[in-house]
Amino acid sequence: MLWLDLGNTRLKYWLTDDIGQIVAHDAKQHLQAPAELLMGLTDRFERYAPDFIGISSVLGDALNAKVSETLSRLNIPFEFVHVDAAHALMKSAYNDQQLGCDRWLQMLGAVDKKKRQCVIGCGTAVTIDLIDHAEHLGGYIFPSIYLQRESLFSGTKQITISNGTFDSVSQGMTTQDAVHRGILLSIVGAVNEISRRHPNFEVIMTGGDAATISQHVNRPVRLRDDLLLNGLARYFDYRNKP
Ligand SMILES: Nc1ncnc2c1ncn2[C@@H]1O[C@H](COP(=O)(O)OP(=O)(O)OP(=O)(O)O)[C@@H](O)[C@H]1O
Ligand SMILES: CC(C)(CO)[C@@H](O)C(=O)NCCC(=O)O
Ligand SMILES: [K+]
Repeated sequence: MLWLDLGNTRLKYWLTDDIGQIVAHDAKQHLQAPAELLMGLTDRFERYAPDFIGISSVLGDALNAKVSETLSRLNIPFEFVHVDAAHALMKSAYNDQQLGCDRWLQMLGAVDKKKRQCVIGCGTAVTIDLIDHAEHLGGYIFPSIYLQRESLFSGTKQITISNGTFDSVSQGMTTQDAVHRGILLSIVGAVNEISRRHPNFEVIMTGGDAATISQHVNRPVRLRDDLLLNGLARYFDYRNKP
């Protein structure tokens, strides 16, 4: 199988064998040209001869159409995931016309009907979702630490910070520190507040910035990098059952 995750920043793929083991995977910045990037990967994909392609995309209809066009040339059946708020594995109270496919799949990949869970995706946006015994209660969307920094950079005259590390949530004494620490605190503070309101929810984090953020959270955090892939596998596994 070939699994694709078309996010706002990166395209990720995983090739798996018949027992679900990953035989190849990668993540690449697509710079809003995912179809062109895929074109360059087709040789690689053909070598593994997957029998099916399952796709998560948050890129919208126009880019998805271009991706479809590129994938059609491979002569391998492919299918985009559609969010289903009434899925057998997890019910959702969220507007399913709007809920991002990556968010939903991350939850589907984590959901456990015996648990209360808080699933946090740390990618281009940070998403925080609450699930109570396989019922999605809703959530929150924040700009990532990098998007927040870009918005300060572009919206102010005196803040010219465009690089530096996010490594502390103590007060800063320079613009550089105040910006990085303020931004990190905005996410960490929100996570701590949500976990304070929901003390018996297991906190699970995934995505590129999960390690940076989790370090400052005052509760044990389970880091998982396989949630979206696991969600894709669960989704198509259910789809293929009568
Ligand atoms: N200016 C930057 N400098 C360094 N890293 C950055 C910068 N902007 C973004 N990033 C990294 O890019 C990541 C966003 O994509 P990533 O693939 O890690 O997460 P994701 O959940 O897959 O995101 P998406 O699916 O939205 O592409 C951020 O988590 C961050 O680590
Ligand atoms: C929130 C992001 C950007 C996270 O990748 C994505 O899931 C998305 O575009 N969602 C649509 C908005 C929503 O989930 O309500
Ligand atoms: K947008």
